[in-house]
Amino acid sequence: MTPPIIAPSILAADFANLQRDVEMVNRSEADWFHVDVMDGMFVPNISFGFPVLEAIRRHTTKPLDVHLMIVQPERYIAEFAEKGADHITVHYEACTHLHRVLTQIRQAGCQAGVALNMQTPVDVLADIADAFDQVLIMTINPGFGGQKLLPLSVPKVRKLRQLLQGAGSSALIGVDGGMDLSNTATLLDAGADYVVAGTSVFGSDDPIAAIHRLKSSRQPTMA
Ligand SMILES: O=C(CO)[C@@H](O)[C@H](O)COP(=O)(O)O
Ligand SMILES: [Fe+2]
Repeated sequence: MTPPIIAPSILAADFANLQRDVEMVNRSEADWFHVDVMDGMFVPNISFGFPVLEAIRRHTTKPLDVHLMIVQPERYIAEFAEKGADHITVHYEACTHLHRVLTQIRQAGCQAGVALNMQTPVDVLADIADAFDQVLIMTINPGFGGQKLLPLSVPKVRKLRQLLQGAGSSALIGVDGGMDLSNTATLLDAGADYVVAGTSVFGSDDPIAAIHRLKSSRQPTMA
């Protein structure tokens, strides 16, 4: 049974103690570091940009999984790659020419990811299934941490898994928003490969143990 990929989201960290929190993630079983960039246009919130990304890069030993919640992300792909992103995920809803943007991400030397908001059907990816390395299913409406997972996400992940299998794609499926121990096994069972978790990790009294529990949460399948 392959354990899931766990990507703690820095959005829920204590920014006054960023180095401490980054080093905690380094010591944990987390696989990636999820970095949410918000522009106040695509989503109704502003988070942070290049200086914070560079600061995390200086201290982390984990790949940086950058989630761009910004309009026209093609303007900034090269710079995010240069500043240390390993994976760059853009929103389907923010890209007029999604295929071109995904190609741009790969050409910049990064894994190319596409995120889908709740209302966007997975079928929009069917014709370009060889153009991305990961798909991020938003399990909340993006813009803020600390929200509750929307249950519609479960059949959506299942449908995406079928679509990718049918297309012969080995792209990873991620889930982002409201992920905690109460729902992770269900989403993994539906077909998710990676789990982004902010509040349930950084809001815990023992974040390293919380990451361990998420990492161990795949339910054994009954024989
Ligand atoms: O992209 C986003 C929010 O838009 C996420 O990555 C959040 O940072 C997840 O936080 P929690 O829901 O786990 O608190
Ligand atoms: Fe995110």
